[in-house]
Amino acid sequence: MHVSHLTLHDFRSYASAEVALEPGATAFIGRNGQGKTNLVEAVDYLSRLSSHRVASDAPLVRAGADQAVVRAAVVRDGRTAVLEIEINPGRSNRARVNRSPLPRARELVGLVRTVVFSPEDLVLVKGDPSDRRRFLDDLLVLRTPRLAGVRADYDRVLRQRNSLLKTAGQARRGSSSQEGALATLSVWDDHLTRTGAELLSERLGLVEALRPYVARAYETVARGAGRDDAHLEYRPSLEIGAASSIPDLTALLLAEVERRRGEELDRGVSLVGPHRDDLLLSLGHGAPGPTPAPAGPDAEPVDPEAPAPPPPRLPVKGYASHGESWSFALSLRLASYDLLRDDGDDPILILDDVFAELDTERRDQLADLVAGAEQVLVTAAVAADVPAALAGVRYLVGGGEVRREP
Ligand SMILES: Nc1ncnc2c1ncn2[C@@H]1O[C@H](COP(=O)(O)OP(=O)(O)OP(=O)(O)O)[C@@H](O)[C@H]1O
Repeated sequence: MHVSHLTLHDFRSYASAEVALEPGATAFIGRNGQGKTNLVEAVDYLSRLSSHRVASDAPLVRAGADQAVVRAAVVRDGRTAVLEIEINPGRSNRARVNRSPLPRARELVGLVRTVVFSPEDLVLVKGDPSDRRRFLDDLLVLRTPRLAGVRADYDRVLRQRNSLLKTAGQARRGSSSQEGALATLSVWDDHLTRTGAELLSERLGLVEALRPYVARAYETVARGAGRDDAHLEYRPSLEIGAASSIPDLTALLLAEVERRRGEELDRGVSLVGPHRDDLLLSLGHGAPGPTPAPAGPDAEPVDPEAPAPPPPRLPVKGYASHGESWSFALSLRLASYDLLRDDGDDPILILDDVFAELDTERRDQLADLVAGAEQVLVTAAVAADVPAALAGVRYLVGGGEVRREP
């Protein structure tokens, strides 16, 4: 798929902008702060209804304006659809497809699919578990748009259950009757565990699907790495063994919620569920092995023929070098792209300011890997940073204008 036309009204720094786009590579070049990222952020927003840079919608609306509008003509299998989102911070956003309003804005998700590489990606590796959960959930929703509803339901149930836990906990500490609150809580336990089990089951499936893609991407991106080096493992907030079905996970979550009831009431927050999970990223090379036991009269004789023990696998967070961390973050994005593509649809690739972070060899390597994509949108402050493989259409961005280079 590709975007053939982008229109912005009061989006970020743009009062209005019209940009015609083509398949293949397009680079937006301009000095810092001129609005290059704002353009690609608008395309990404249409894909996920959230930004890769900010958690809330307010910064997306031009200072002084009430609402922003992003409209894009998206070509998929030769047919064009015009997608539009009206961003109304603090109120419901409104979406249209070919001018017809959608009942809910989130029904827009999945109609255009993007994978963004940006300097912020380092948080996937170095950031909090919430950054990795968001990565997984964004990808889940891009692959299966219906899951946007499950994700939103889970967030809503969690908020309501947390506020109930606070009320019930206060009643308990004040020795007033908490029977009513506890009865209501058990209803929310059911909602939380059922929706949570669905989200958890989907995430487990996604990590399984993603694992070989990440291993392959890391081998390609990191110099000297092997196929088995990069590994990812889903870490749930409770022991689930080999369970992966929704009924089994619901039962396990419910039992754990009941077991930790007192602790949850004391702390006033939900302690069990996919909102407490993490994705463990690890690398299996480059680390020193375990310290050998000191030799002594009772020491086992060393067999010189015995194979060396495999190097330990270490978490990326806290252990990996800067270069390894970057390679892992890039691999997660590349793997997402390859997985979506193998699902049967070529997502739009956005490379936002990434080339300045990479040395020439890795720039060219990344460019070669993505050059075959149906559409690649690149931003760079300096034209020379854009590798030759992505030298396509070029726009100069500056002074609030976006001008195509002849
Ligand atoms: N809501 C907003 N209203 C008005 N201006 C905004 C808004 N949000 C961001 N800006 C302005 O947009 C500019 C940043 O644009 P953008 O991030 O696209 O820059 P860029 O060209 O990608 O720069 P860099 O090369 O430094 O990444 C800043 O000057 C910022 O003040």
